Amino acid sequence: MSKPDSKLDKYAQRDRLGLWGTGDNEVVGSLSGFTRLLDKRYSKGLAFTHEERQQLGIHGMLPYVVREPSEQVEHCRALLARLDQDLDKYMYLISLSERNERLFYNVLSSDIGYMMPLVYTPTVGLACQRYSLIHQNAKGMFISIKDKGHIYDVLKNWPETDVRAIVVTDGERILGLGDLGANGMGIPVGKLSLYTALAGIKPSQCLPITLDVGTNTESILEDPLYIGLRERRATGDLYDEFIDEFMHACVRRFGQNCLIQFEDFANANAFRLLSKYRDSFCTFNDDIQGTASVAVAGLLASLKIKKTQLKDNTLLFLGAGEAALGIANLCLMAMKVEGLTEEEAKARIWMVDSRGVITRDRPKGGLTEHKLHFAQLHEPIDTLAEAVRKVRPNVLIGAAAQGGAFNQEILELMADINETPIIFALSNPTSKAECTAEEAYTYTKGRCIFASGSPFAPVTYNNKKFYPGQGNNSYIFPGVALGVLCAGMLNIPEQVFLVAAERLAELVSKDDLAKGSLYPPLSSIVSCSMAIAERIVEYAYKNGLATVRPEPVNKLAFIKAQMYDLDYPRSVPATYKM
Ligand SMILES: O=C([O-])CC(=O)C(=O)O
Ligand SMILES: [Mg+2]
Repeated sequence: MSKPDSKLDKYAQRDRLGLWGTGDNEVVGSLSGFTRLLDKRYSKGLAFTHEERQQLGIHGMLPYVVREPSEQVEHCRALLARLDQDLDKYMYLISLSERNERLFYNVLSSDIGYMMPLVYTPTVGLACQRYSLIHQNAKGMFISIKDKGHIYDVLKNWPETDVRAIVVTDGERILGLGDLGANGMGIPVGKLSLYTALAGIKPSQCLPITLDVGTNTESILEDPLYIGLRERRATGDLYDEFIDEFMHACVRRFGQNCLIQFEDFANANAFRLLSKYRDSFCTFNDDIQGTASVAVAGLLASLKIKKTQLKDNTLLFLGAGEAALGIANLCLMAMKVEGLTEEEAKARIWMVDSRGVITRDRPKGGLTEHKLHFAQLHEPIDTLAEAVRKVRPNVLIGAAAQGGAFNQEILELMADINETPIIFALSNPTSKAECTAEEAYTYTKGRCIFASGSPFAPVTYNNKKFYPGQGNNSYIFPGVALGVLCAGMLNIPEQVFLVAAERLAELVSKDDLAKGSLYPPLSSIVSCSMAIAERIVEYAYKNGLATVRPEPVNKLAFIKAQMYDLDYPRSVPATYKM
């Protein structure tokens, strides 16, 4: 192991990763004042002081007033409050991010609980459904199947050279909304805005990418406004070669340590590509692994209430796609750590897909390799209600994008079987949630522990107020990304997601649990990301996965030193001050 760097001061540490450097808190002298006024990265809007306006030659381009950054935030919030529709608020915030990036992130961090649903789930789902209508600016790259053979050249067109994190989608399974083709771009943009807002990863180092391989959704193909390639999806070897070229082009352009997060790919591709690339690229699939991690964190936190271990639970999943199988696999791993054998752990994990419970010799078939892994030796069970009656689970997890599937009958059954049933309705956006928070508390007579992928407002039942937690991978992926980047990891073992889950569960307080929440409040999500990143950096150094040398002594301080500064840069060197 290399020698720790106790003597390096924090500025030296910053330079080492280049996560700070030019273009963040320093301003390159050769840029004209006018460019700085108009460039989202340098603009301060009305916060440019009179001295700065003089020095930069932009005096007169702004009204007289000079605003404090906090006043600018208030002004933006007042403007937002005038808008009735969430989609309009989304559009306003996106246009703000195009004008003045720091102000955008200051507005987000001024009230993350209010702002997150506007730039992320659920509004981002609506934005994707209307993306062709609202698209205004190149917030990321569209690489189409027509670019096959030239992807590296296309990537070279991106103006930033130091990209450290890519979120990529092919638009085939956007949230629970299905194949939205190139309209899925809202997702990588939204995810990466959380990289910065929740984990301080610099915006200039984030690149949202949509791989446009066509779409099979008729209404989109017929939409005269559609911004994407008006063709059916490329599949088979053509698709695989395209993805392969993309992966190698990213490494050639941005380096082996550029993180590539897969987002909202359809099931089969998601699993296949993850196993193909996970050992040789710095990559993970958020829908499989990020969602698994946040769900396991919630389960681990719930055990604090029930004073049991994970292995004492029986889990029933509705859905056997990316999220469900991802969670099942991570639970399996966690139960084995608690001492169960693989077979014993599998006996506690049951899954229902569109053809009923996944059993080994199911007459209705439909068993993929991944599903077979969790197939039970049992007579066929056709419906979810029958499965709940026969399996008698104490944890019910919805990840099938079937809005309302946890109906009154199912929820009442769970409450009959269990004193404190655990109900997770993880599908997104809100319309796809398996039940609402209100339904969960009402039909279990206020006895359940509930979490959902999309946010729900607090619910009062029988004079008690419940604050349901948001079991969304946004508690995980920003912190994981920050840890991976700070340690310079070149690939991401599955264990990382268990480490992240355990760390997140540790952060859930007695107070949170008493309020009915299995997650820390959204207002503390940035410190959750940092704590997760710290644990991952420790894990990386312990297991020989870190490439950043020398090893930082104080890892949290090191991580903090890499993070995006929400304060405006000084536009005029102090010596120029008049
Ligand atoms: O985006 C979200 O809110 C969570 C997620 O990854 C999904 O539902 O696909
Ligand atoms: Mg997703």
